[in-house]
Amino acid sequence: MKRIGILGGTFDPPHHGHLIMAEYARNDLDLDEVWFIPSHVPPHKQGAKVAGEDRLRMVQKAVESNPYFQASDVELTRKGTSYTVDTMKYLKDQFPENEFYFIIGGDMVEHLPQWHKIDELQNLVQFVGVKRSGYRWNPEIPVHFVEIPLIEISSSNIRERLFSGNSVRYLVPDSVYHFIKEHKLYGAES
Ligand SMILES: Nc1ncnc2c1ncn2[C@@H]1O[C@H](COP(=O)(O)OP(=O)(O)OP(=O)(O)O)[C@@H](O)[C@H]1O
Ligand SMILES: O=C(O)c1ccc[n+]([C@@H]2O[C@H](COP(=O)([O-])O)[C@@H](O)[C@H]2O)c1
Repeated sequence: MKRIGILGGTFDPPHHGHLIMAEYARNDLDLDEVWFIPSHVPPHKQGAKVAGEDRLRMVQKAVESNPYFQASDVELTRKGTSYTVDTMKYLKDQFPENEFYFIIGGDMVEHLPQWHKIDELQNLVQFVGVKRSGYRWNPEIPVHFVEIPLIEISSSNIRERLFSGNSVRYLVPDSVYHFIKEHKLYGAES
């Protein structure tokens, strides 16, 4: 039996906030691995700005130096809207012996009751929430709380900075920074 953390996201692009939350969750909950899963179409937000293939490549680059982390293409391969319950049903089927911990930013905790088939999902995972601006705990759904330094980094802010010609160096891992520049993503100059 392994304890697996799942960090689902749009990763448009991945940034240091994602890596720090995953590492703190791994540490605090004694997880064996954390799997990063880029969504094909995120359920509750507008579509991603860059293709799934590029987001997966950036996630692979972001996690490659951490032996506990890996990227999974399970949602990109499935296509359609990436409901977490479908992903977790599939993973539980593939790896019935594993225990899954789904890691989210604290800002999402109060919206958990509205997630697709949340009752079913609650039987498949335990939720882990990390501190983020705007977080409020919803007592309806049990969530393990993981204290992390408050990190004011978001993919949307990174996209805005790139679009307006500002630097995003050190907000993202160097490998991701170079990938964005090389592929001129988000309006970035090379
Ligand atoms: N700085 C952060 N601190 C804590 N949680 C975060 C942080 N950034 C992202 N998360 C969480 O990581 C998960 C995946 O996030 P996502 O890929 O959507 O990035 P994002 O920065 O929230 O994107 P956007 O700004 O485009 O909404 C979500 O659960 C989100 O709440
Ligand atoms: O399944 C749902 O109803 C659902 C609703 C909102 C968010 N999620 C998942 O939560 C993760 C983070 O979402 P996001 O929008 O910040 O990329 C990602 O894996 C989403 O698929 C899932």
